[in-house]
Amino acid sequence: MIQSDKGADPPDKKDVKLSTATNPQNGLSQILRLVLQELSLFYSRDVNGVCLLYDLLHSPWLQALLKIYDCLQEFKEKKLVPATPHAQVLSYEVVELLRETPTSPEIQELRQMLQAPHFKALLSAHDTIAQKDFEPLLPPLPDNIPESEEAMRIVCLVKNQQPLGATIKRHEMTGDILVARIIHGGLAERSGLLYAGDKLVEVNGVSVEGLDPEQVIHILAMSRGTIMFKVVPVSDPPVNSQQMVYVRAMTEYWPQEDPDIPCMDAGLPFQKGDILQIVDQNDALWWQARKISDPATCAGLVPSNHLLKRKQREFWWSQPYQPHTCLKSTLCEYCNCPTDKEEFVGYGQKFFIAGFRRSMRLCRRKSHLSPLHASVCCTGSCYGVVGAPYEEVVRYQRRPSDKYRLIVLMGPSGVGVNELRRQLIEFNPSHFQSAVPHTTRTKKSYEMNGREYHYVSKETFESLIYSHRMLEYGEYKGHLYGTSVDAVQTVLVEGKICVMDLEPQDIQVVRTHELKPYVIFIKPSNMRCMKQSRKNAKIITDYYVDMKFKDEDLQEMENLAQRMETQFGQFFDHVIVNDSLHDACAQLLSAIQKAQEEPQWVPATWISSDTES
Ligand SMILES: Nc1ncnc2c1ncn2[C@@H]1O[C@H](COP(=O)(O)OP(=O)(O)OP(=O)(O)O)[C@@H](O)[C@H]1O
Repeated sequence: MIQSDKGADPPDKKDVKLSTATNPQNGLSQILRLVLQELSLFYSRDVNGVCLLYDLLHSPWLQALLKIYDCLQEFKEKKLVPATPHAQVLSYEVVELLRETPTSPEIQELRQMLQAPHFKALLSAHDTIAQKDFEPLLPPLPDNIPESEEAMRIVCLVKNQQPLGATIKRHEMTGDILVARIIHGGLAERSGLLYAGDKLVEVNGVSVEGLDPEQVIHILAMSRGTIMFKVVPVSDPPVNSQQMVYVRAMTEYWPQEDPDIPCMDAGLPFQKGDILQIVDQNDALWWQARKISDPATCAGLVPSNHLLKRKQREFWWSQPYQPHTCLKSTLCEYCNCPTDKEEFVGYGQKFFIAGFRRSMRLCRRKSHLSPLHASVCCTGSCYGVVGAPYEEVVRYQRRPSDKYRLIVLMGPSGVGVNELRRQLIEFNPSHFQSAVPHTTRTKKSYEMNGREYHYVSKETFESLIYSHRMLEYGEYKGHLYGTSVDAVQTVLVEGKICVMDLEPQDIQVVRTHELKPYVIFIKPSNMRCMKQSRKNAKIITDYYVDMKFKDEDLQEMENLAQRMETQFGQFFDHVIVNDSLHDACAQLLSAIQKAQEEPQWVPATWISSDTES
């Protein structure tokens, strides 16, 4: 019965032999072959269970498994021959062959392959593994460790180009040298053998008792190759159970200039706008972070939110003179607008585009001198000084059903913000649009309410300001002008991308989860290029007469751009250098597409507000 259908075939010795033919003298396969031969004798006698056993042992999967096992056993014993010398010989022979048949495409191809860097790298990797020279050679552990030193741990680390990734300090009371912190991603952390709080007893056989941390560092710096630490382990190794947090640096930090940092070499310098991954917040004063632009490197020390804020305040008060509104000096430079002239309607446009009144940009620049604006917007303007030094951010990907993100263009006067915005809207007016501004001035005969402006009373305008529904506004010739949140929303609700220009000091007002703005800074290129590209361009002045760019204008633009970047760079999601108008337009289109369709870092509050609502 057991022999029945499946085991019906009589044992065939040839078959058995074939199955082990690749390695006849080999271990398990050989044994299996012999067992099968024995079993075949009983097979014909119909001994109970033999057929089942025979079929089992004869099954291809078992034989394949045993073959793999045998191959691996063989590999373990075998010393692989380096392939590089063979390849060199082959290469030499190929060159010889080519002398005889220089036109042979196959040989040419073979030579190219042998000389290709990736092929050489592959051979070199093979040889490294074949010779098993990838394992660090650790010295044998000392065998004369006294019984009383049971609580000791011997840690051997092989020093390479990277720092060890640990900092040490002296215990204030006992004078012991302790591991102060283990840096994430560093050698010590990856070894899993050293912990913050471990007491250092010896380094490379030298006792550290009574030494200063600097002297221990010196011993370490002098050591080459393997470093052996003898440590008394900390009783409760700290566990980092914190979640990773990502932040945008709203200020810059240079460890080399910070006398308070516990270990300067372990500091992580960063600039405004850098996205940092905070990997450890265990210490209330010093966090560990790495830049997402450089994820492979080990983490570094950065001041905690609390500490950095304190440092900013101290720095602020240590300055000999600070104007009361932190941006006042800069604002005066932005609003270089001397006399009031008549408001000016843009001309030369193929079709009407709202929000392109020259007065809009001019009046906004002037507006920051007005007491009304100062009282409402001071908090935002002072952000750089007293605001949070880190802003928590998350990755945000706009879903196709979501409204488009507001696109904000920003740049020094004359750089081409309006020109680029105009070109963008003209390129695809059904996709890009400006918001229709509000004004308190009376409507002219040729104008239409809701086309050039929304014409409202002063009271209505002011109530919009006080209820924070105005994104930006200013006064011009006794009338108020501005762009409201609702005007922007109207464009977005229509399924279009709203593009607006903004003065940098208004940036905080638009940064809401409602609009999720993507800020693009338009930057002038260097003087030499600007002189060339702006040869025929005209500055739009406060007067009717537009003037050619003078060298001073270009220089002023460059200086202003630098100041804007220094002061507001943390808010810029993208920077475009407007040298060739054609290239700048192409970059603008591509940046806007990415902003709408690819994941971007945005303030975490924008997203949590989404969840709540
Ligand atoms: N890349 C460029 N190459 C040549 N000319 C340019 C370029 N970009 C802008 N211009 C020209 O420079 C002049 C000023 O540009 P635009 O009005 O857009 O500046 P702006 O940044 O909006 O400043 P403002 O608000 O003070 O006018 C315009 O004549 C414009 O056509």
